[in-house]
Amino acid sequence: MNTQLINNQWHAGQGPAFNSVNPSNGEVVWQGNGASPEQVSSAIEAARAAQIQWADMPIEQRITILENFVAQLKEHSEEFASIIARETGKPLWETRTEVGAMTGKVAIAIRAYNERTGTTENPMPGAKAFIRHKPHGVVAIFGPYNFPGHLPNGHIVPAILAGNTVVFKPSELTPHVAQFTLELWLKAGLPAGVINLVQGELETGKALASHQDIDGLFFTGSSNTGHLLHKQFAGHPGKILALEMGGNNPLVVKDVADVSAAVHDIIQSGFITSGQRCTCARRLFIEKSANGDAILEKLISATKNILVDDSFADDQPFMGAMISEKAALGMVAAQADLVKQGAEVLVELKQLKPGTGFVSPGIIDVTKIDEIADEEHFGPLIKVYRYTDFDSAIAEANNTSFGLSAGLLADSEDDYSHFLKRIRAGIVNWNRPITGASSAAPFGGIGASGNHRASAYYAADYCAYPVASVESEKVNLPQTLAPGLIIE
Ligand SMILES: NC(=O)c1ccc[n+]([C@@H]2O[C@H](COP(=O)([O-])OP(=O)(O)OC[C@H]3O[C@@H](n4cnc5c(N)ncnc54)[C@H](O)[C@@H]3O)[C@@H](O)[C@H]2O)c1
Ligand SMILES: O=CCC[C@H](NC(=O)CCC(=O)O)C(=O)O
Repeated sequence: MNTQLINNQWHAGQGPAFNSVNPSNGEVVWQGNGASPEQVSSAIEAARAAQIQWADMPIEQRITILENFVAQLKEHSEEFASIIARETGKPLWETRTEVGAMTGKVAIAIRAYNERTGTTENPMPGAKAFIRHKPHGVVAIFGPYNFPGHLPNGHIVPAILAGNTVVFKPSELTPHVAQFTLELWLKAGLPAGVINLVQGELETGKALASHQDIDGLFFTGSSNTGHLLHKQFAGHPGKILALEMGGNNPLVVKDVADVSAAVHDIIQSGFITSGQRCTCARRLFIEKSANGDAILEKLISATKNILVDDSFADDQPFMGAMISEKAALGMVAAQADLVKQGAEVLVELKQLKPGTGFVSPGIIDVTKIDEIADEEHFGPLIKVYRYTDFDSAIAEANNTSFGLSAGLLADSEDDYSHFLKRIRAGIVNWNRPITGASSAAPFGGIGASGNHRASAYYAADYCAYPVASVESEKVNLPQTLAPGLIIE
């Protein structure tokens, strides 16, 4: 099977064989061979050869190709949503929204390109001052499995809009989504070499990330991998590295009259995408009060009622399967480990069917654990902390090396202003779920969640570098020369 796109030609991979599996039923949905290191080099060479011509192309022509891609996404939206659902286990309603987010990205990226990195001209005596932006050159883009279409697209679209060319390495768990994405780009009229696709497992990723001839790397994925890449890029200040990583995100609840609304926002925060969103609430702080008890009680009963089922079920579930049986069993093990440390299970997270990624959502009270590891459990498990004092809850919410998303559910605006001042995260919401971030806003975290290169609306910033120019049509001898200068 031809799996690698180099210079707009599909090639069979010359590296090890791998496949992807539908986590709802174990069916193999894609199989092929990964790219060899030589193929990774060829992809980078193709991107290099295409870059100057692509950057020199008038921006209107680049935009036309991006708009053609949007038209392709719209024309093939149902097919694409089904491919994402089959490969990730996410419900079809949700993968339709993923394709919608990809479609919307282009207009937002064009606006961001103009507003954040366009050209500005300022008059000055006898000259003009310009601020312009130039592409970095060839960039490597790495994507995660949880949004295999939308998140790589969030790097690819602004990167090529700015005039970069790309070598894209998708998650090895979602190669079919990547292949289909590139097929749509080809139908959109993408010139050869502008986006190249290298598929494969760890070795392909390493060959690309460590290649000397890339000018930058845009990564969305786990904090562990991001930290490895950060070390690898140490000593290369000339290369741009944008890291979008995970979180151990807190959601604090305090005095909410509408208990059902609070429960809704907690479920949307903790369990959407089977807990496989970087912004998902992992730690839920609930006051030890009658209101806190009422919220927790309703949360427990609503969680037990959450429908978990196949992506294509007629009665669409809220949650589909996790990405793999391995991921599902990892969550079961994480829960068992917390129990060993003294946690109390309020709703048990269980694997629902052997051989699949189906798990039921879980809630576990960890208040009695003194020293709990600061780690991201990337699945549908909410850890509850009961608190008596708002400031201590905020302090504990901040007691993490991560800093991606955080939220407060509370009726009092004063409580929110206090929370907003004290909490440390790149996304801070009030009385809204902490998932579902907008592409029209900056998206990124602090601490172990990123390296201060916010994505989404601010992706334009890491896709180009600024050039300041002072320009005059002729050289002019100033009327007054600097002291000590004599030019006759
Ligand atoms: N902040 C964000 O925007 C964001 C968005 C989505 C997911 N995430 C995070 O991503 C994680 C889930 O995604 P994942 O498991 O696919 O991430 P991952 O880090 O395992 O993989 C991401 C990509 O990096 C590649 N890779 C892995 N190890 C590598 C190495 N040593 N060298 C080079 N490449 C390597 C993978 O093949 C894949 O393409 C979660 O931690 C989640 O929080 C973050
Ligand atoms: O899993 C991580 C991303 C989750 C998602 N965030 C976005 O889609 C950010 C917007 C963008 O990148 O365009 C979420 O918050 O649910």
